[in-house]
Amino acid sequence: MTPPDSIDAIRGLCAQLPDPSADAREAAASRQAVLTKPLGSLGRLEELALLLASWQNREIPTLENVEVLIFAGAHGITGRGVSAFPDAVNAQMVANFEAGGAAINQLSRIAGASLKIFPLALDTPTNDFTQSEAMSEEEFVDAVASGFNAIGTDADLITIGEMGIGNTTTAATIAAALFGGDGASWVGRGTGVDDEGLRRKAETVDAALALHTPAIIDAVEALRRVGGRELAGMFGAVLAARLRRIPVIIDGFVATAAAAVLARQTEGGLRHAIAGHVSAEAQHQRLLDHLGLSPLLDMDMRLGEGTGACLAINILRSAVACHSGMATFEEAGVAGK
Ligand SMILES: Cc1cc2ncn([C@H]3O[C@H](COP(=O)(O)O)[C@@H](O)[C@H]3O)c2cc1C
Ligand SMILES: O=C(O)c1cccnc1
Repeated sequence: MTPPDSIDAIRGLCAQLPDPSADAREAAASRQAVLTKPLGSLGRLEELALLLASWQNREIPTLENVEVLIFAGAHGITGRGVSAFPDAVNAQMVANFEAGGAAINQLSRIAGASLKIFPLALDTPTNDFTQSEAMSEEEFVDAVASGFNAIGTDADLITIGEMGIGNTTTAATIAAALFGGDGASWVGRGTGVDDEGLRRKAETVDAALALHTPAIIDAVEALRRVGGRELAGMFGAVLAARLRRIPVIIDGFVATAAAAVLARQTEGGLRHAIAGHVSAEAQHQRLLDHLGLSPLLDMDMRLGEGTGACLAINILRSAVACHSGMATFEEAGVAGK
């Protein structure tokens, strides 16, 4: 799919999102109704099977090409003391992903998914968005395009995740811009800042809102002004997936803030998305509540990298295994109601 080449092209794509297949959903629901279990007894596994079927447009969905996408970016706001770790960790962790040593390497292998890493201009941090726009239009469009280019031709499910020191502050700023509330109400401890660090995070969010709010004409503009490249990349992937009717699993606070842009830009924009988990990052549950998303897992994880989303792939595989592998009452000779 050709990536958008301007911010208005991005807006145009957001305005023409396809719907899932009602016929495929219906066929999958009919199948669920005759499998050897009381209807509804597999709870959310049944709903997940229907969601995958409706987006993949087939009665029996497949998970043969699951892609775990990680976008990495560097943030100008780190100069304000908002993270417990230095910027150098970004490139070091990208090297670690490539060497197979990170948490996401282990989890994606167990989930039977292919891991793809997209470092986005790690040597050129975005501008400090308390002083100016985080990204020029060109930089922003490039980052969104990286999300379009990230998804392989055969992908049947993707997960989104990120690496970017300072990005829990960026995510809190986007959340405040999209849903209201001040900095203190949205920030959390991220990699583990102390009380002083938490105050600096809240001040950073508030300074950004004071500077940009009048010019934030829509959610896409919020992402350009107070976002970061890896968030724009995740947003691009979520948008491209929707346009191609590929379901998406969202990760933690940072990934959810990026995905939220599509929901705020276009009503129903995240109908193809599943919240993989609720992160221990302070305001993630609140963000999910705003989006009407109910997380599959609550494992007290707060890493990012797509780890919570990746763990949830195993649940989707379980949903598909039951949906495709179970016998019907007739096939098994089991008496019905
Ligand atoms: C070694 C290491 C690995 C990580 N993997 C993900 N993150 C996570 O922590 C960062 C956000 O937290 P903050 O806003 O406090 O900087 C992001 O890079 C995120 O992906 C990591 C952080 C560290 C230090
Ligand atoms: O929930 C997240 O996305 C998160 C939490 C802490 C650090 N990095 C990411």
